[in-house]
Amino acid sequence: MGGRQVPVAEFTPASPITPSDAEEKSSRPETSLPENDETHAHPFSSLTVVGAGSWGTALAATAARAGTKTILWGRSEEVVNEINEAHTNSVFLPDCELPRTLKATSDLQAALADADAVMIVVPSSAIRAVSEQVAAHIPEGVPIAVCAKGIEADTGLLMTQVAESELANHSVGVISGPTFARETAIGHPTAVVSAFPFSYADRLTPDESPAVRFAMTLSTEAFRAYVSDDLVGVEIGGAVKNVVAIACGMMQGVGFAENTRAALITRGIDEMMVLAEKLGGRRETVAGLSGVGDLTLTCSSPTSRNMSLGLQLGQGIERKDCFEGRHIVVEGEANARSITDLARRLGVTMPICEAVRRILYEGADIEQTFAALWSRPIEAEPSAMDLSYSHPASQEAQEALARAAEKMS
Ligand SMILES: NC(=O)c1ccc[n+]([C@@H]2O[C@H](COP(=O)([O-])OP(=O)(O)OC[C@H]3O[C@@H](n4cnc5c(N)ncnc54)[C@H](O)[C@@H]3O)[C@@H](O)[C@H]2O)c1
Ligand SMILES: O=P(O)(O)OC[C@H](O)CO
Repeated sequence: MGGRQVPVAEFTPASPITPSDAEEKSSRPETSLPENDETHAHPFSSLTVVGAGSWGTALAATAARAGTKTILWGRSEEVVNEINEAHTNSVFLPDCELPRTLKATSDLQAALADADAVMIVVPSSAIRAVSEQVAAHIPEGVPIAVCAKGIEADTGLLMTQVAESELANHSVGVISGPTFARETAIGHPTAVVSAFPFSYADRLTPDESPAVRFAMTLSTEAFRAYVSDDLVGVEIGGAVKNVVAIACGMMQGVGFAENTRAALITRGIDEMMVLAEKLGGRRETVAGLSGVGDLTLTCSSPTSRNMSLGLQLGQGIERKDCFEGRHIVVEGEANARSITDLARRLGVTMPICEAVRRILYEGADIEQTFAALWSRPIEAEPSAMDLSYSHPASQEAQEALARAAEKMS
């Protein structure tokens, strides 16, 4: 995989693995650098993952496998005991064996006491409340990676902005990408992007950059993190892809297939790019793992809870009966509203997200809504382009008209 080069993989673990950890020994890539070389970045020596659901557990397992001392905090005593005693989390990650070095606790204060870095991995609707709880116990200056995908209802804030507002004086970033928790937990090769506010100019001395240090902390032969400073681009991709995945599921549910999905994915990318750019993010970030990558994953498989919800609704299953009545986190559901609220406020047009919102919240018919989506006025692609002056044919026509007008005068 290509891209900007920062010395992420050029690393030898700073803290040696103890003999008792031998079975869990680090699978981080080998390096040619000497140990503890002060001129190069180091992974965090201890990591606390807040949230023992499917993604929090998968990330904690990854860090533990990478040789990082990792503590997983969960609010359920039952889940915590099972992780410590049976090394499984059957509620959120059935049939996955977790590293024996991974320790769990339901005591947030104890979990955070020695944290060198923290990852918050709860649903987007809980990020503010959980950040507030973390703020009461976290040691000063410890960097925080938020791993939820969404936009806050009412405020329209990104998840890192929500966390930052509760956790002043901490560097807050995001880790996101195309990552089904189960595949990550069982060690399928997976790639993400770790974004914190830093300049690429720092890449020669990245010791200070949490983006690089988190990437190192999680790095194994099966888990690779790229780094970025574009939090907006990364977060908008992660939030919007869930809504587009619901749309893809709905269309498949009512009986359409691959053409329709490809069109929704591609136009979904356009919606992400326009919104990200409006908020100061970069289009090329959206073209990366957290945007196009995650959108492709989520829209292609019923493993996705978002796609699966759309699929069931498209098949005519009542919302209350989807997932056999179980409560499953489907981020795109609440976010269809928060994203379109934000887009409307910013004057950004997001037709697919608007269509999903109408179906979910206004009782609109799926087939009629998508037929209306397809019948919208002709537009340029990409949508940021203004047909009237940038289309070469219309430009030629305008020039010819101008010449004719000149001759007549
Ligand atoms: N599961 C995945 O494959 C995956 C992958 C990447 C990103 N994510 C993102 O990670 C975030 C979390 O999703 P998940 O899949 O882990 O969900 P999940 O339902 O599997 O787990 C959610 C966890 O958060 C806890 N939680 C919920 N509300 C809480 C609160 N108020 N206080 C404390 N704990 C609370 C739950 O107890 C549970 O442990 C979402 O934003 C999701 O989009 C998920
Ligand atoms: O199951 P979903 O739809 O919440 O998707 C999980 C992850 O976000 C995929 O990257």
